[in-house]
Parts: sequence; C-alpha cells; structure tokens
Amino acid sequence: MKNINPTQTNSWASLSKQAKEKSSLTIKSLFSENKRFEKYSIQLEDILLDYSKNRIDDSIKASLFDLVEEVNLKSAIDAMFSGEKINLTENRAVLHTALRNRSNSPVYFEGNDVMPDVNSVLKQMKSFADQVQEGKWLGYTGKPITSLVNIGIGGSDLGPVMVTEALKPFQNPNLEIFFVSNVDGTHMAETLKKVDPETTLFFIASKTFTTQETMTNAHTARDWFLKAAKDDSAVAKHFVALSTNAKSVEEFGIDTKNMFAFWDWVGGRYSLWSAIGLPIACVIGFDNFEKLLAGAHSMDQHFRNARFEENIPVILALIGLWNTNFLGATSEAILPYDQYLHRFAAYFQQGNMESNGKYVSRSGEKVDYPTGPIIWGEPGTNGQHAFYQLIHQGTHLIPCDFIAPANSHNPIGDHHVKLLSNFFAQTEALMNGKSHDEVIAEMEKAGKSKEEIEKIALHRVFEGNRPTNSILVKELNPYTLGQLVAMYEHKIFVQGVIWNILSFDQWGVELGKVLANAILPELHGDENVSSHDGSTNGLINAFKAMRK
Ligand SMILES: O=P(O)(O)OC[C@H]1O[C@H](O)[C@H](O)[C@@H](O)[C@@H]1O
Repeated sequence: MKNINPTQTNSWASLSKQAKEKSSLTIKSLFSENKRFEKYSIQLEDILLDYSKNRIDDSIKASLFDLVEEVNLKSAIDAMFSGEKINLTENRAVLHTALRNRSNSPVYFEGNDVMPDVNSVLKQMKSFADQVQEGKWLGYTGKPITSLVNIGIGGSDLGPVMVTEALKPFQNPNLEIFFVSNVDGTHMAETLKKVDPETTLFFIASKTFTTQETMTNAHTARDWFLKAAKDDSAVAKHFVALSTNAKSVEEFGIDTKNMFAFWDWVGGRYSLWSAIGLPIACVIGFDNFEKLLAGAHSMDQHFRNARFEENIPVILALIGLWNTNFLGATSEAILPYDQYLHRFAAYFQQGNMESNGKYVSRSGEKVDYPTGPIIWGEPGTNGQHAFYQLIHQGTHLIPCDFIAPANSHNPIGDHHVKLLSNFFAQTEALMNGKSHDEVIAEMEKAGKSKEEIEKIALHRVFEGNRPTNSILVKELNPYTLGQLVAMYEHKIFVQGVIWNILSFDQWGVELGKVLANAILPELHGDENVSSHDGSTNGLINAFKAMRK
C-alpha cells in the first residue's frame, strides 16, 4: 500500500475547488435531471442503495472516483484480501474476509493457506452449536442448556449482541442469550439473577484473554457457578472459550477442547465471523450462521470485483468523505427503521471510530484534514421524537444513512407501512425542507393572523439540502445482515485508505487502561493519594472519603 497524502492529489484539488464553486448547490435542483434516481442508485441482490439525495453532481462524482484511482485503492484492496500485513503497527494481516470465504479458494498468510484452519474451527462450531440447538449439550446435572451468557467486551461483545438482536426472529425459542461486558458488577449481578447454574453456558470471549473487564467477569461467573456445582470438573460443561490465546485459556481452567480458536489476523471489531460468533451460531443455528457468512462473502465479492462506479462500499465511502472533508460534517448518523437493528449504530460506532479515529498518517505525520466522523444513531421512529430536530434545523450538518426492510417479520396491522412512510418522508423532508414562502402560505391557509405568522414563520422554516442515503432491504435475514455488515466494514476500509491512516490498530484505547492499572492499587487503603495532578488526586481522595 502506498503512502499518499490525499490532499496532494489532483482530484482532491478539484474537489476543493468544486466544493467552493458549488457551495450553493441544492440536492433538490439536481433532480431536474429526471434520471438521477436511476443514475445514483444501485441494487445488489436484495439490497438497494439510493444515494441520489446527496450534494453530489456528475462532475463531483467523477472527481471522487478519480481520487480512489489516485490513492491506488485497487492495490490496497488486493493487499488486504491477499494477506499482506497492512496493519503496520501491529505487524498483522487483516483477513476477516477469509473467515467468510465460502468459495474456499485458498487464502495465503505467510505462505500458508488459512482455509483449512478456518474450516476446521467452523466444523467444531457446527458440532457444538448443533448440540446446544438440539438440547443435547447437557449441564452438570444432566439438564439441557437453556441460557447462554457471553462474557466479552468491545469486539468480543458488540458483534454478537448486534447480530443476535437483529436476528431474533431466527432464534431458537428454547434458548435465551445474555451479554455481560461492563466490569461494573451490576451487569454481572443482574444477569446472574436471571439464570440457573444447572442450565447456563458461559462463553468467555476474548481475543487476547487478558482484557481486565472480561477476565474479572469470567472469574466472578466461575465462582458463582462453582458455588452451586461444588465440583471443578463441572466447569467443562458450562464454560467455553473463544480466543486466540490457548495458554491463558488453559490457565483459566477451561479445557482446550472447549476452546474455539481464531487468529491474530482477525481484528477484534471484525471478529463476529470467527469463533467469536459461536454464541450467534448457537442461538440462530449453524445453518443461519453460514447464511450470515454467505451474505458477507457476497459483499466481499462485490467489493473486490465490481467497478468502483458500481461498487456499494466504495460509493458509500466516497459520499462520506465528501461530506466530511468538503462539506464539513463531523458526524454521521445510522438510522435503522427496524427495531431488530437497535444495536446496529452502536456496533458501527466501534467499527468506524476505533478504525478511523486517528490523527496520525501511515507515514507517522499528523494529518491536516479531518478523518473518521463521530458515528451515532438510534432506530427510527424513536430518533424522530428525540434528536431529529437537530438534524432538520440544527447548525450541524449531519449526513444520515436510513436503513429499512421492505418486509417486516411482524406484519401486525398497518405498523410496517406507517414505519416506512416515515422512512420515506424523512429523507424527502431533509432534502426539500420548507421555504419561508411555503410556511407563510400554509399558515395563511390555516387562517393564522398576520402577527402570528410574523412571530412564528421563521421557526417553521426548514433549510433542507441535508444529505442522506437510503438503504432498502427486501427482508432482514442472516444473509442480508451479513451483506450490510460487510458493506460498512469495507466502507471503513476505503475511507482509511484514502485518509492514509492505519485502520486496523487501536492504540488510542491503551493509555486509559495503563493509567487505570496504576490507579487501582491506590484505591485500596485510607492514605491520601498525591502522585497525580490536583484534580485526579482530589477526586481519588474524595472517593476514599466517601467510602469511609
Ligand atoms: O477480545 P479482547 O482481546 O478481550 O478485546 C476486547 C476489546 O478490547 C480492546 O480494548 C480493543 O479496543 C477492542 O478492539 C477489543 O475488541
């Protein structure tokens, strides 16, 4: 992968120029071209992306595609898929695509095909998941497992949470799943109240098997379990490990035959396709887990092979880049019109922000352009009654991705058409807005007095011209969810390549961890602490005083 400062490219210069010249360009006006929807939308199997409601015309679009040529995106994609160590600071390859490589064609890492290992863990996962699904995996008193508790954090939590929530309609009704991530004892305590040691299976999910939160929770769960089981040998029936670190798994007391392995070329936030996905496979069944992988694989193929002009992740990346670097947006909202996707934005908060929240370039210099935006969002229509006010009339430009399924798993009465009418209306409103004249005409028609119109009219004006993407999916199922997740993963990758940053490390999470480890012993005992700055000392000492 080349080291190219994007701002030094010709296309960047052209985009900057166009951003200035076309600062008054309105999305609405772009629809004077009546084929805009056809030209600015793209369908891949059951997913339709409409990106026509963006402040992008043909020449901006052309310059954006020039930019990916200038930064050599094609070779970067090849480097990732072919196992090059593109995670330079950790000297690691980035091969989560191999985990869902349903074609089984060889994928080489350091000269060896990784597919036999990938397939062998998938086989082990299938055998285990089948037993849990069929009620054949029995606890220490001979009862089938009914409760699954995943103990993990970050990438070892968010993916399985998001997917199991999204695919609830596919869940085995005999199984219930819980997630404990926070080191706050409350998370564990409240979960343990709901489960029975005889019928509970714990998944200790940690790539490193050293993460403080996860290890603390795992020990607490084991103590709780042994208090009931009173027999160390029962642990084997109730604890499995999902990790790359066999040594620490063994030290914890989990038999390595109950360990499901993955490899350091799988990044934590890209790991739901690996053994980290075992709890997913257990609750929705292995067949459905394979469909999730197949969906992601189909998006991988599309990303790798489609021309950039027809490439969904590339297009999404370029639109995001335009909004961030040329229109000044600092955040992006992900707004699923599907209650099952209620953790989708949270999942991609880690995906995006841990990947592209970086100010140092690949060459070790401080970048002088914005990189990854803040990602946030909640399901519609709840968001509409909470924060859409700011999206419509606030001072920040917030590009939004609206996502909706055409068919609901719960077709009750007219709920779904009501939901979808909002999905369509919001992007229309964000684009068109409502002019002062329209407001006045509307108020006059409603018989409002001149004084009232004068007093209120301006507050009822919507500037509009706020960019959105709409992603319509025939149905939310394992396959389409796999596609959607891989789509955003690759969007993040493309943006990282253009911004010339390293998307697959996460040094920014380290400092806080180290300082917390230094502070931890200081929290014991009564003596005053004076080793920090005034504020930190003051807070620690106040905490100690409150504890007395
Ligand atoms: O899976 P683990 O090794 O326990 O790591 C869990 C998480 O912790 C770290 O702080 C990283 O920032 C995350 O990327 C990772 O997913």
